[in-house]
Amino acid sequence: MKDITRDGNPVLRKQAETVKFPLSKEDRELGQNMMKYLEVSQDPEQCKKYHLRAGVGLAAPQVGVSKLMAAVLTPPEEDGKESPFKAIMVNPVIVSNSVQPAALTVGEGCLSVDKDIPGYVPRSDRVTIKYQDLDGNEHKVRLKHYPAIIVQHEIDHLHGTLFYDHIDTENPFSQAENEIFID
Ligand SMILES: CC(C)(C)[C@H](NC(=O)Nc1cc(F)cc(F)c1)C(=O)N(CC(=O)NO)CC1CCCC1
Ligand SMILES: [Zn+2]
Repeated sequence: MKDITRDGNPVLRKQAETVKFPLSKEDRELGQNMMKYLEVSQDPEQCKKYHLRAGVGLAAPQVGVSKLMAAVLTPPEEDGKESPFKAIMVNPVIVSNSVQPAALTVGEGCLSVDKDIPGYVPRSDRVTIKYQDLDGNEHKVRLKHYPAIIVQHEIDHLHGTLFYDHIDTENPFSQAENEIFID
């Protein structure tokens, strides 16, 4: 399994580069390997075997590659409300986002950040994203709640932002006006 770059590695604080089409063989494999990592990490057997934390998203800088590519795999046992979202996103862009803020009740963690950092990470409850798939086809997707949180977390990585950058250090559990909390 790939080793994940940890906080402190400068690649996590860089602005990633646009990916050119047609994809090189290595870029295609990069995307496929990132999705594979998530699939393996969510498989109870394999995640035990490889001592992996079940990953729901991974951005290329986290495997040491400063390119605009990320993989998202929402876990199957969602509470059924949000449709599961599985995508390898190339050059993803948030084209619009709701004013309505949302945060995970339990806060966020990160595959690249080993320590727990408590606090609400205020994000948009709904986002519309555009991205290309590995074949270069354009996709435009509207996401809400948990899948929207994951995608915002991953796109942040592509711009050198980590989840704790958003936590209000003065009052980590401050709540924005009409913020919703996602379990
Ligand atoms: C940091 C880690 C805890 C491994 C987190 N996993 C996670 O939330 N798994 C999970 C959650 C469920 F609700 C049900 C389930 F089956 C598994 C994660 O992959 N990420 C991705 C990451 O670090 N990307 O760079 C952190 C998440 C915090 C909010 C969005 C992504
Ligand atoms: Zn992360």
